[in-house]
Amino acid sequence: MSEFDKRIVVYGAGSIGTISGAYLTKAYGKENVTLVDAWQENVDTLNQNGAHITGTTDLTVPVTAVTPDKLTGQFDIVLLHTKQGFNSTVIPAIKQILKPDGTLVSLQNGVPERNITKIIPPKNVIAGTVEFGGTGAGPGVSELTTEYEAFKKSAYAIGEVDGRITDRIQMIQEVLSNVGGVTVSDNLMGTKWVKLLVNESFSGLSAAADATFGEVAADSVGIKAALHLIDEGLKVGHADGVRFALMVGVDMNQQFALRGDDFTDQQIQDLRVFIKSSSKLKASMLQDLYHHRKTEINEINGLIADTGKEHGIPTPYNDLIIKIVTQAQETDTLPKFDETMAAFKKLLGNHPVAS
Ligand SMILES: CC(C)(CO)C(=O)C(=O)O
Repeated sequence: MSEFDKRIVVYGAGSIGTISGAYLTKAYGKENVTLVDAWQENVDTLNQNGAHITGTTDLTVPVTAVTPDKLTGQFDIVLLHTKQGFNSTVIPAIKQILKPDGTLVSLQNGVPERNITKIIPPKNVIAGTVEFGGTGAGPGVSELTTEYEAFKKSAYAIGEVDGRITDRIQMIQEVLSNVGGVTVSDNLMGTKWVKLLVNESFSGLSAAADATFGEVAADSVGIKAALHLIDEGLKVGHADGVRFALMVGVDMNQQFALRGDDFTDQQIQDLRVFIKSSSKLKASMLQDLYHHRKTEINEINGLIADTGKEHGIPTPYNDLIIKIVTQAQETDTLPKFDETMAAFKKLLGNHPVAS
């Protein structure tokens, strides 16, 4: 353990960062790994009680945590786990603490890499996706909501921005393997976009209906709406030149694109199987609504709707998610499952085909 000579920062110790930070600290020691979070009570509790992971596992690891203003020194690896909405302050702050040959691993939802590399040189940036879920359970505690076996098999997908398989990407793969399974992608944009499909469908519906992914999938309207959302994302992505990567071995286009007038029963069944290991997940956008925080609706469903507009592709299902979540955010209320499903049922009736 002590031979490890890299200093790691986990920037953002929310529901996901706490899990990453706990496992990395367990592997490399608290002298090599620092968790950074703006919430003072969270930082204090992490330092006093350690990072406590509940849910599909049970683990407590003593960790080092600081607020961003207390982070000093230079680091080799920074895992970016904060929300895109904070990038205008977070990315310049990371630039100050990243070694000249250090690596920022951007793990945010959406596709923020173009803007990040305007501030941090592209040679210092790799990117990826988080494929597990966590729900914040108070300061210092995060509930792992993905089934443990699925998490150990597939926790992150990472890649160089230009898709090369380098020594560096293999080194980061080895580091992150201490948390869970890591896929190396030679098609990073395809990887970010395939995660976006999950976010704009299940995370969008989870936030818009105050529900877990499993509750959305079990509902006959919810699962159909999810298929339409995925189909819109596929159409928009294809028009934008995206080559979608596989997600946990699944070709989303082959399995879930709309062919003909309506989705088949097989597609409904396949989507339920695909999302099963994530049944307990609550979207981070929903957790944002619980905690009166701004959601990533513009960076997730908004990205699909805006890119759709650029290419003249209608996105009525994404538009409805945006409407419901934005309204909840603006009025500081929680959407109601039945009302959301009724609104989607109407849309399914009016526009059974996403066109
Ligand atoms: C799908 C999930 C839960 C995975 O971390 C996510 O990215 C989100 O809702 O923000």
